Amino acid sequence: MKILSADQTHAADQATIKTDRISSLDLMERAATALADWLMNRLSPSEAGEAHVLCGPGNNGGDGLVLARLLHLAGYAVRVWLLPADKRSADCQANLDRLPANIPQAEVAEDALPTLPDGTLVVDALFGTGLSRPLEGVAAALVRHLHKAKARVLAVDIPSGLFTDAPQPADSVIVRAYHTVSFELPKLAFLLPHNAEYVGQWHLVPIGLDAKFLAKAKVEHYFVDAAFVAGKLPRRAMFSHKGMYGHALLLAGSNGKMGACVLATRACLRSGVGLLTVRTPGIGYDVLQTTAPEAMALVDPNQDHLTELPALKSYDAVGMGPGMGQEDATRVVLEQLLREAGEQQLALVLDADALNLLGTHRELLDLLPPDTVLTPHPKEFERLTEPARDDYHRLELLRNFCQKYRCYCVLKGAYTCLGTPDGPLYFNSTGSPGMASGGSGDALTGVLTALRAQSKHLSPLDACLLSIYAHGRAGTLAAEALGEASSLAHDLIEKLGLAFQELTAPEEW
Ligand SMILES: NC(=O)C1=CN([C@@H]2O[C@H](COP(=O)(O)OP(=O)(O)OC[C@H]3O[C@@H](n4cnc5c(N)ncnc54)[C@H](O)[C@@H]3O)[C@@H](O)[C@H]2O)[C@H](O)CC1
Ligand SMILES: [K+]
Repeated sequence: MKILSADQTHAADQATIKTDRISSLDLMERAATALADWLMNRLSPSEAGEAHVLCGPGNNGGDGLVLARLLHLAGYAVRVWLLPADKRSADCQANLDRLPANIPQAEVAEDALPTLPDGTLVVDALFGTGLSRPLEGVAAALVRHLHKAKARVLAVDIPSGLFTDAPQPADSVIVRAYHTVSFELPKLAFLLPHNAEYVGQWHLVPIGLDAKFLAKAKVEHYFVDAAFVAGKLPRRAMFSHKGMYGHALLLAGSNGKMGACVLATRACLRSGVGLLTVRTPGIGYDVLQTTAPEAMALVDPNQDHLTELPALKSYDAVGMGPGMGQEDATRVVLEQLLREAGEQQLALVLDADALNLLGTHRELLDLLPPDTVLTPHPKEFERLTEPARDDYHRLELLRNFCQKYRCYCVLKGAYTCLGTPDGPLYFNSTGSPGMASGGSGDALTGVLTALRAQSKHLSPLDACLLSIYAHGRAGTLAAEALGEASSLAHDLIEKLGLAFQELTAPEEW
């Protein structure tokens, strides 16, 4: 799914109006009807109580006024509060004129703010994508008043005061919604960690935006949902053999951290790789042979950490990092790997201590072979670049980093963001707070290494998209089975099979 900028959203509206030969007022009616249906499906009139609809001067306010009318006609108690305005948008004014006379309406003032008993349903239709500066005056006073009330807040399209796709002053006054219902496509602002407290749970309702316009729109951001990855994973042919699905090498583990190596190994095996060899220090041999008999163990001469790079010629992809430690000798192995993988055009996946070593020896970054996949969490990413001023700056750093080093970078977190060598950023839709525990990242390294080893079937981009999607989906399935707090990385690994099944291409004629 594409993520449009505020300007593109406006252009999509105009294209839809033209293609569908409708007026902008009709499109507003469509949007607000979809919103009303969403609300009415969730709350009966008695559960909703008296809904207070706060309406601004633009089309977001217009949506609020249509919603108020539709709720009223369906038997809900409604009250409208208007922001004072010299001028309203034409469609907002038209819907104000259409508002049934028996819906109470009043203008808000700093000394005339709505009384909101605990639990009141408040619909925030003050400002949407047309917001051009932070809230001030009466609007800011109203939102501050809302912060003090214990209301159930539903934001229309986007919480008022929040910019759609740009950074804003830290002291901006922004509505804190419980639910945000947006039209058709998500907004970039919804996917950024600092905005979670404003956006709450967000939902999309379809409004029939012009499909041709959307197909053509050039965007910098994508939301990777089920439809986006559907069918990307090829089916296995009947006469398959293990040589067709790649031979992966994992370099992982050290004394006391063999668990990370085992998790990456098992995740790699569960992700369709044809063959897997694991290079571990001597201490890992028994552990690995017992916990992952399908993998071949190739032990390093050193007992405790990695000191030698094995010959690489039999492998299609190499994953390095989980539980590996940052010994000097291991750094030399990393450097050698980068040089040799570059010469042999081997697919690389670098995680954890491999990233930390890159962070402390940044000159090694110049050796990254093209299409290398790095999987930092935000702190590891900072070590590779610089501290980010805010969420938008972090995205800019990510984009620049991937373009500079021609690499893929999986910035891990809620809505994991994949940076790509060509610039676009891909936000993952799957995942669960249950994945915020040790080992989830090691599992991702295993999945990515397996899919990169299957390069006969998958482009680097598709391998990354499928990996992050399936990994997140498996995390959700594990959390659904065991609860968010109790599901562990190895539970996620056991669910990878189901996640991949959901992604496999349908049989073709
Ligand atoms: N496809 C869709 O998404 C549809 C969206 N709709 C809704 O329309 C709004 C966008 O409407 P627009 O009129 O462009 O903007 P706003 O309502 O957000 O308000 C603009 C209005 O407010 C002034 N303004 C901007 N910032 C401030 C400020 N800080 N303080 C005071 N005033 C401000 C600005 O000058 C304008 O006058 C979208 O979010 C949807 O809710 C359509 O209904 C249909 C399809
Ligand atoms: K709003």
